[in-house]
Amino acid sequence: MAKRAGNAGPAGGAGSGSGKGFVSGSGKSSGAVASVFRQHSTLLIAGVLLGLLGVAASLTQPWAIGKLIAAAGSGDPLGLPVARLVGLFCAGALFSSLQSYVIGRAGENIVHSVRQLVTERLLRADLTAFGKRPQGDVLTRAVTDTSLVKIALSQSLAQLITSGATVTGGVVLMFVIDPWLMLITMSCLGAAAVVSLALARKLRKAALQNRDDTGAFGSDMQRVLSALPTVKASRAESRETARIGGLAGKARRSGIRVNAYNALLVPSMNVGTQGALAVVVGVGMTWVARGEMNMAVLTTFIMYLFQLVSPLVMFFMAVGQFVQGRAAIQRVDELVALPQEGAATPGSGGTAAAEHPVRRPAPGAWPGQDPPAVEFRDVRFAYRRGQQDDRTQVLHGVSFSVPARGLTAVVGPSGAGKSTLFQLIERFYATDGGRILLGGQPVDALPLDTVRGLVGYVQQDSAAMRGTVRENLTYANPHAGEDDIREAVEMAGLATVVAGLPQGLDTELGDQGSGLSGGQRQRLCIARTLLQKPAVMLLDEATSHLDSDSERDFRDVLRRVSRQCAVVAIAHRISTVIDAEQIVVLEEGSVRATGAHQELMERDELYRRLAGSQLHAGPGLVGAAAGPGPAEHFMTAGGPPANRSGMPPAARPGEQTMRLQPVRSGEQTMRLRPVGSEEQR
Ligand SMILES: Nc1ncnc2c1ncn2[C@@H]1O[C@H](COP(=O)(O)OP(=O)(O)OP(=O)(O)O)[C@@H](O)[C@H]1O
Repeated sequence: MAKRAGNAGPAGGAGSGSGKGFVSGSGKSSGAVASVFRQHSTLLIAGVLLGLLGVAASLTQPWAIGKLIAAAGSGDPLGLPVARLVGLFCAGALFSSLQSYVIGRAGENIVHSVRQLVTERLLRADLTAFGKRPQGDVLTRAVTDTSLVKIALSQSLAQLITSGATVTGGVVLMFVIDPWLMLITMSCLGAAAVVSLALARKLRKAALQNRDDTGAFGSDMQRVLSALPTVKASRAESRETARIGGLAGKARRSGIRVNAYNALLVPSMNVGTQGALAVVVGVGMTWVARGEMNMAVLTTFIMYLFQLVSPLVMFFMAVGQFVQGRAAIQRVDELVALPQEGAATPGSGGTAAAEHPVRRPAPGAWPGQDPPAVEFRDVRFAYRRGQQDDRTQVLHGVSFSVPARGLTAVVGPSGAGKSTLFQLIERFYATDGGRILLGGQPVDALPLDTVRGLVGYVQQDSAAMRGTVRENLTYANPHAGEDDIREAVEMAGLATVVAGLPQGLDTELGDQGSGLSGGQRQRLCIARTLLQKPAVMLLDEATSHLDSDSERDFRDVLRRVSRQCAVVAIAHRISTVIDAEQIVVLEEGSVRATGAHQELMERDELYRRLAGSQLHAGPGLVGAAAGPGPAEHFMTAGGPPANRSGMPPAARPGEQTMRLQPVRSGEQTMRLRPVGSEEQR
């Protein structure tokens, strides 16, 4: 069931993990759209009032025509009746066009506010809850449904009021003219109205279903388009076309149902009015023939009935549009009701804070006496999956600390929970137990903007965006100056890449930064984070796309950056972090060892295995070993530790010692050869 949202945001902080606030179809309304509607009610009321003036002008027209007929019949001068009638026509036209402009404007204001609200709520949504929503459906709600909300809350609503007023005014006047004739008219119209209202109810259900079906189609389309190369490489085009075609077919069927009810709605009312007209003409003419009714009175009555036809039809069309719009309002309300992150934390979010990025504190500026930059104390965490919030326990009491300066590496097998540590520092999710301290303060007690200003995060899948290289670089620090940009670009080893781009920093990149290679995108993201000048820099596999030379350069960057702030790097390539001050070895969500490379090689079996396996895997360590530096070393495969002096340790009997060396001079890829193999040949 959807939670009530309102602008203040529903309960549930970051990673509250409830994730139940977003339901499809029959969810409760958050009332957010209604409150936006109230904000714009003044302009809407003005539009409706103008419409009512137009209604008054048009309701007076049959009376003025009656007067004109009467004047013509009695031979009176026709100037005044004609002028009065023309005046009423002009006034009707003027008020109606003014109404249409004002209502249209109010509608645009409403959709603008709704979209702003939706954007803000989506961007501040709790990741657990957001992750459960198909992105295509979210997009359909944010784009298409908000347009329907506009139509429902402006045009349809205004039409309902003005047509309703015209019908009511007409009915009252017709009662005054001849109550009996009006009763006959009402009986025909009443029967048609009952049928139309029943159809409107069915239309609403069908419209809701159609919105959901269209959302499902959009979701699947988005899924395949975002992975188009994979679809092609897997030769899945036909399968996907059939699958998405099935969803399009479902949307078509519910769309046809909507159309059918819509198609019945207006004619059912038309039949009612036409039937009423036939009966009125028959009965009225009989009364006129018997001398029981004046011809001018009958003409006026029939004029009103004619005038009623169009507003009645418009009224029921507006009912149709409005009920479809209500389905969209419900879907937008559900989107707005998404649980928000950090709702419980003071100062979380807020555009003002985003405008003024938090800067890295000067050395010693942390509150307290040089506390660790980050500290995990017995942290436990489980991801929630699916609508049932099934838990996947990932961290089981993790404790370690990261000094305020220097490089800390996190290594461990795939799935050990390394990236999860970073997501928790960033407060993308809340812990289930234990504490994370940032600069000595519990991370969940700090405003979210402060946390994310102090922590720079280079994600595993480098997140470049459509836009210029410069826009990508300054994304986390829009006020960065040219000198800072140049320095960050150089530090991240991107200077030659930028120099080679057609428009340098102003070169446009495509979606997800296409136009740059994977490694270049990764360096772009590193430069972006450097520009943020964080107090803690988190690098999740930041070197996975870098070639060996770039990786070696990057190690120098790491060294330089880690003199200024704490750097925590997740690395599968041991060579990247071999000279880290501290290496944390994570296994199945628990810290199994902490220490420097040498120490861990001596005492931790898993670390030794990870480091050893890289000798076989090659490129990272091999490349690193090609140049001078701490990674230039020898290592026994899966055996005793390497030393950092470059001297091979003594091999135990039966153990094969490996040395890193190029196979042929000038060959790009370097391979491993057992020590002495060439000599033996
Ligand atoms: N959003 C998520 N929802 C549910 N489970 C998740 C989510 N993200 C990760 N997991 C699970 O949590 C565990 C740890 O994932 P994590 O990404 O932290 O591992 P990792 O050590 O960084 O792995 P790798 O080295 O392969 O990147 C994995 O079992 C993964 O399946």
